[in-house]
Amino acid sequence: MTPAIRPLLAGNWKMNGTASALATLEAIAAGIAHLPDVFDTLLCTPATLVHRAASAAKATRIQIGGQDCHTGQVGAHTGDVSADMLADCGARFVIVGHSERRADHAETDDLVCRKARAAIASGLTAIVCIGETGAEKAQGKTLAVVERQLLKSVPDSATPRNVVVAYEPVWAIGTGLTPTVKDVAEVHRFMRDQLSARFGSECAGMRLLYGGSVKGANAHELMGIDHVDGALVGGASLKAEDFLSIARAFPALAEA
Ligand SMILES: O=C[C@H](O)COP(=O)(O)O
Repeated sequence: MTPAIRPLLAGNWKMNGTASALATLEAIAAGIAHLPDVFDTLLCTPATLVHRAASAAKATRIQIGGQDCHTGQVGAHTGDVSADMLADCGARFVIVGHSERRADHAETDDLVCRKARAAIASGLTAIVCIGETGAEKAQGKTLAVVERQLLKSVPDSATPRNVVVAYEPVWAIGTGLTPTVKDVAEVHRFMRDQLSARFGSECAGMRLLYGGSVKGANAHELMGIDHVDGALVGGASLKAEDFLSIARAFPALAEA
């Protein structure tokens, strides 16, 4: 982790969860309440749950986020949800550019950047996701992909308050595979350097998350890497005990 940066543990429920999942949120909140208050905790629920989740999380340390937003705030876009709508429901964050949306909906870096700008305009923090595919990694293109996606997906108006960057190698998502510690360290150092070169000291405090098969068994090792300021967790955020086993790695590292 990076000294002086408050870490963020974020769960992404993806397309999972109906009203009964609020019991999971409550169990996570109860577990987090027993840990030192030295890191932030976020659950990005399906849009249909954001309002109820935000109400359920009100008196807890859990913050609520969405998983996507439109580039505009109102208009004739059947089925879409705007950042303003998420904020109105109680969301504080929204994920943009997750690799599943880039793949399923052909989202480009430019579109992701415009979504991030819409999120910022609504007062949300945008979690901008980037990461190489397995084929790109095999071709030695990891840093080139990360450089391009960072440059094109992160808006010029980014600050540590309104943007979080999540490095999620596509091949590590939901597979049980993770990059080596050396590889994660190289990418996160690279991201920090790129952001510093572009934004100067303004962005020194921007949180850089790692995502991709994070679980209790590897959380301490992955979160202990320099410039890894938290995690974006998919599968292991769906069960309270799995998520809390990751959360338990945070206090010692955040306080170190
Ligand atoms: O947004 C979360 C990532 O896609 C990671 O998912 P995962 O923890 O199931 O690998």
